[in-house]
Amino acid sequence: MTPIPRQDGTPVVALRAAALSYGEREVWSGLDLEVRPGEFLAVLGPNGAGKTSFVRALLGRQPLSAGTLTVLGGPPRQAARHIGYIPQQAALSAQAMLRARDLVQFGIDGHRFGPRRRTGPVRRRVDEILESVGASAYADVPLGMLSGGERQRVRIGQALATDPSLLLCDEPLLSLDLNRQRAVTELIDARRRSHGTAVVFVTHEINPVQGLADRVLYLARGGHRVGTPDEVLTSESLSRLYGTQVDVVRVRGRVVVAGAPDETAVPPHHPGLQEKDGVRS
Ligand SMILES: Nc1ncnc2c1ncn2[C@@H]1O[C@H](COP(=O)(O)OP(=O)(O)OP(=O)(O)O)[C@@H](O)[C@H]1O
Repeated sequence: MTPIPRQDGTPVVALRAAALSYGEREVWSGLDLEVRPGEFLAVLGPNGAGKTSFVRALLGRQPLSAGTLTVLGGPPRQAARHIGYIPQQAALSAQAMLRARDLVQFGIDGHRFGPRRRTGPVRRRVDEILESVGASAYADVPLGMLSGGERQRVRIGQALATDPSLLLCDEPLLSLDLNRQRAVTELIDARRRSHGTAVVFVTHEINPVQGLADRVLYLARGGHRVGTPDEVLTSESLSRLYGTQVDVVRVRGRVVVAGAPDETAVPPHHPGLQEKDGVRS
C-alpha cells in the first residue's frame, strides 16, 4: 500500500471552540479539531445532527456562531480552490444532458472566469482524471444515462480535478450497493494515500469506511465525540453522548449501534416535545 505523504506544519483544517447555530438553534458547539494532510476523518451522527452543516462551514458557506475555523491556515473561502467537494445529492436535472467529461472539465476550470479552455492539455487532463476514477468507458455519455455508481465516480473525478488538499464528501455512498460503495471508498482512500489529500467523509454508517477512517467525529444532540473509531464507537462513549443507554456491538467485523435515539425525534428548537422510550409525547 502506498504510504501517506506526511507534511509537518499547518493542519488542513483547524477548529477551535467552534459552534454553529441557525438563529436560536445551536447545532453543535465547543468543537476543537485538527485534520492533518492524508488523514481520513469520518463524520457520523443521526439525521439533523449537523454533519452537512459541518461541511458547509468548511466550505465557507456557513459562518460559525463562535470560535475559529481555518482551512489550510486561512479563512475557508480563501481555500476554496484547494477543496474538492462531493455534495450529498447533486440534483441531476440540470446536469442530465452533460457528459461525464463536461463535468470533470467544470472541475478543472470552474474556478476561473472567462471562456472555458478547450486546449489539448485540458483535454488530456480530463482524460487522465476519468481514467483514474475508472470512468473512461462512459466519458461521452450524458450523466442522465449513467447508473448511480457510475455518476458517483464522475463526481469524484470532478472533485479531484483541481488536485485538492481537502476532499469533502457528504454521504457519497447513499443508494449505492455494497460493491459500488467499496469501489468509491477505495478510490477516495487511494487518493489520500497517493497525494496526502485530507478526507472529511460524512456518512450515516461507519461500516463502509471502518478500516479507512483514522478518526471519527460523532455529532449528536448538540454534543460530539472525537477520537479513533475504537475510542468513539463504544457503548460507554455513545451512551454518554446521547445521555441514554446505547449499545455498540461488533458482529462479524461490523459495528452495530443499538438504542441510539433518532436525532430528529426531539428537535432542540421544540423543547415542548418530550421523547420517552423512543416515542414522542
Ligand atoms: N439553512 C438552515 N437554516 C435553518 N436550519 C437549518 C439550515 N440547515 C440545516 N438546518 C437545521 O440544522 C440541523 C442540522 O442540519 P444538517 O443538515 O447539518 O444535519 P445532518 O446531520 O447533515 O442531517 P442529515 O443526516 O439528515 O443529512 C437540522 O435540524 C436542520 O433542520
